[in-house]
Amino acid sequence: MTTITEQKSSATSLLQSAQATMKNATNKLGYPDEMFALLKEPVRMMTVRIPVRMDNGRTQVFTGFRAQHNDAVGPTKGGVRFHPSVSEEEVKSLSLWMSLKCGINNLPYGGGKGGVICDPRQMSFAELERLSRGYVRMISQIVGPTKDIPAPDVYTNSQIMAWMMDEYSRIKEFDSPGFITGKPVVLGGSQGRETATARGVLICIEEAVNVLNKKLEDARVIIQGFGNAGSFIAKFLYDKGAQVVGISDVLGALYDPDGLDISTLNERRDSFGMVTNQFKNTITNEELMEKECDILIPAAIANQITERNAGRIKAKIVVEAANGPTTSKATKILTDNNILLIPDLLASSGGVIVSYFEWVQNNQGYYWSEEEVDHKLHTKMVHSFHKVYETASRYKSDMRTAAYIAGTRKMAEASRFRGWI
Ligand SMILES: NC(=O)C1=CN([C@@H]2O[C@H](COP(=O)(O)OP(=O)(O)OC[C@H]3O[C@@H](n4cnc5c(N)ncnc54)[C@H](O)[C@@H]3O)[C@@H](O)[C@H]2O)C=CC1
Ligand SMILES: O=C(O)CCC(=O)C(=O)O
Repeated sequence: MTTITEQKSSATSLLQSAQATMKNATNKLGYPDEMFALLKEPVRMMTVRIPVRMDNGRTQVFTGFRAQHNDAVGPTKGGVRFHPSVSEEEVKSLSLWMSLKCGINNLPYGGGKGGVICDPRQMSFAELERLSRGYVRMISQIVGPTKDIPAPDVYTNSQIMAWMMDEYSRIKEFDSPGFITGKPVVLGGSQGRETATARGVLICIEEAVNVLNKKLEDARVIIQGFGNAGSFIAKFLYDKGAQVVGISDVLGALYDPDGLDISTLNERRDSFGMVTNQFKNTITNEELMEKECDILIPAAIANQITERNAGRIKAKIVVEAANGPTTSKATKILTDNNILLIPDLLASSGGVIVSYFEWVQNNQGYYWSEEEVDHKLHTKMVHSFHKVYETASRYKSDMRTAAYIAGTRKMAEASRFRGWI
């Protein structure tokens, strides 16, 4: 169990290492120091205090954040996280990464991100609804369909998006489906958004396996995290014939070198991505990361591959479905060990791509089939994979720096044309 001080210092180091990589990218692109000064922090950061009437009649005051990293390209976009370890520094880093994800995928957005310090697993449905609505009331001045568009992230889901959309629509007194994405389909959500992050990860894996001349059907895979991202990644890989030998959640991990039965695990997981509590023969998350496999997919939280365990990772490909799971020192160790690292900015961008499609459909009031959405996602992700892969070879950099280079260019140019730099 990590302490609050440890969580704060790891969030600070997350931001510092994001800034160091951003500095490297702006230098390689030949931008002046002023560009880095603009891009190293969000242009806007709001901290809110949210009073929530709890079921016992008492009021609990929660702290939340919304960061808007850069709005030169267009409105900002990014998820809202409900988690005990949320911090201002973490939200700042996540918003910077959202700008880069939007840049890599050529979406007409800058990056935003939000979070509330809370533990939704300890809250009732009614308390969660009041917290979701309270958060929207507090940030309503700075968000909106043409300003900043939230979406789901860790421990938030389509029901929470529905409450948030309803609250925003009541405040503004008009129906505003384009205020938020990741909504239920009946409220203007997009077909394919629920599975989009996992589909994006799958597409990256298929491209990576191709460039390495390997076969997906022969691959043994370990996935850390069994929530929205992890559970669908497991399903898609299992359906493609890969052997999923390990999965985990916050409490522990399951490992079987002969392969796990993913359909059964998916039937038994709860809405918080918890399943290992139903088994006796569990191992720890730390042990799981070092087990034999070909592809390792961190799909939970940040700072899971560090200088402490990177040298013992057995996988040949590491695919970051989570945001920030690998530290900079660990990135260097993996790259030096000839492990292909597909960075979060690329691998986890399927979610925001389909969120963009959802917003487009809301704006035009005309909705696409799941096949159309998946096809459009596939086209974009394949293009982005090769963009980052080729940038790495052109700049002789690791894949993470390449993703920063590919993601920075559009917002830097937009900031320049606006006369900010
Ligand atoms: N949902 C989405 O559309 C997107 C999610 N992501 C990233 O993917 C990651 C997972 O997100 P979701 O699947 O949406 O979240 P989720 O809330 O659906 O699932 C989270 C999973 O991580 C596990 N977990 C939580 N704390 C953990 C810890 N300390 N150690 C190990 N496991 C832990 C939970 O038990 C659960 O299985 C996050 O880093 C998120 O930012 C990135 C892009 C889009
Ligand atoms: O779907 C979105 O708009 C944002 C998803 C997100 O928060 C992320 O990619 O980290």
